[in-house]
Amino acid sequence: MTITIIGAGAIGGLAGAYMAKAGHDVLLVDRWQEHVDALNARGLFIDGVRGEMTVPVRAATPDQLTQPLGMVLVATKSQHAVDAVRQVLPLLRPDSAIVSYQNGFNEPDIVALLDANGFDGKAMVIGSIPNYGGALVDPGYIEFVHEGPIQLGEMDGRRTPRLEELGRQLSALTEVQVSDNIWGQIWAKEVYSAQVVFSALVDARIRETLGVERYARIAGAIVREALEIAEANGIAVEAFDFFDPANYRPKTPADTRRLLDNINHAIWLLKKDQNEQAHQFKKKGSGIWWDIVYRNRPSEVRSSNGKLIDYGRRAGVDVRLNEKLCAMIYEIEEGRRPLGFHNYDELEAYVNQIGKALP
Ligand SMILES: NC(=O)C1=CN([C@@H]2O[C@H](COP(=O)(O)OP(=O)(O)OC[C@H]3O[C@@H](n4cnc5c(N)ncnc54)[C@H](OP(=O)(O)O)[C@@H]3O)[C@@H](O)[C@H]2O)C=CC1
Ligand SMILES: CC(C)(CO)C(=O)C(=O)O
Repeated sequence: MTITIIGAGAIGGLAGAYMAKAGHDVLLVDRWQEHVDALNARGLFIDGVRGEMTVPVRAATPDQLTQPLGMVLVATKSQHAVDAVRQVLPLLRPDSAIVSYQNGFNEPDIVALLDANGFDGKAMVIGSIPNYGGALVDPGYIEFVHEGPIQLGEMDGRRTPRLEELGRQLSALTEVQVSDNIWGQIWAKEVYSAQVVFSALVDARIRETLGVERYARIAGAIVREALEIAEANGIAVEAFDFFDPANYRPKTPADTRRLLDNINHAIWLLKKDQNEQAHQFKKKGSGIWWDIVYRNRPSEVRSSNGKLIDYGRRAGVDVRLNEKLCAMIYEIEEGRRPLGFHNYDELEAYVNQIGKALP
């Protein structure tokens, strides 16, 4: 089975390199010409949590694809996922599989695109959430930032041969957890990620933002609201290693303590494999921080937390905290607001003003 990965960045690049190294047939596709050229000329150089290595890979730009595609992993940022599938529509067959290999709520949009083009979208789309982390630093160079599993599942929860085979190949990179409720996993990552968005209001390490109790309390209130949005949409939000939704409905100060411990545990998980003596990590914050601060471009917040807010509005939920958070991120992206701890002061005042502080 040839696996085509569209988006050879941190997530797609690491998956492709480890699968190729294990002898699987992988083609990395990216629209960044210099990156594709570097991959073909020198292979993918990876440093970070597992040390340094260079893996020979095959890479192409989208316009170079000519063969019909079987298993396709879409590992672009969320806002580019549907267009990434659209560009390969002429190469798809009824038995092709499209894996939405990213954060965000893209599966229904990809299904709709496929349906509109004469395919059976529901039969073709596989859901997933990658929970390892990295950063595309330069052409041909990815930093592996933290370990974590991959969640994978058919949208209808069935165990299928194609899922087993994909899981087997991806396990060359990391643990693969096959889920019978992948939509609940996808929601869980988005609910959890409200605090990741929060951490990007400041140009600082995660431990200086979510690691500070005063700030973690604001983040916790934002995640609690995100969880209310999920529940109002009838979603059974799953736990995963960074996150247990059971901790995000605090009624007492003791409940809040458990919630803050969950946030600290997530930070510990994100850091536990890092050896700062062995490697100076370039990616100090989240992927959202990386796009805003390092790559100086809009993050995927509009397409991730922004969509969560839309789900909330449609269900009649109070989404004021997430709205305020996103508005602040959009102002930062548009150059109308500086990054900094003053953003936390403003958000904390707003949390108190609208009566959403944690007990
Ligand atoms: N990085 C991380 O640590 C984690 C990321 N994720 C999720 O994984 C997803 C991918 O993130 P990440 O790997 O960081 O993203 P990157 O920005 O590192 O890589 C995405 C790559 O896809 C390219 N691309 C975009 N559109 C197309 C297209 N139509 N055809 C071909 N290539 C395209 C991008 O090019 P261009 O730059 O031109 O847009 C870019 O090179 C996101 O949803 C993210 O939230 C999940 C867990 C952790
Ligand atoms: C959850 C986290 C921080 C894990 O890498 C992430 O998804 C990101 O870096 O964007």
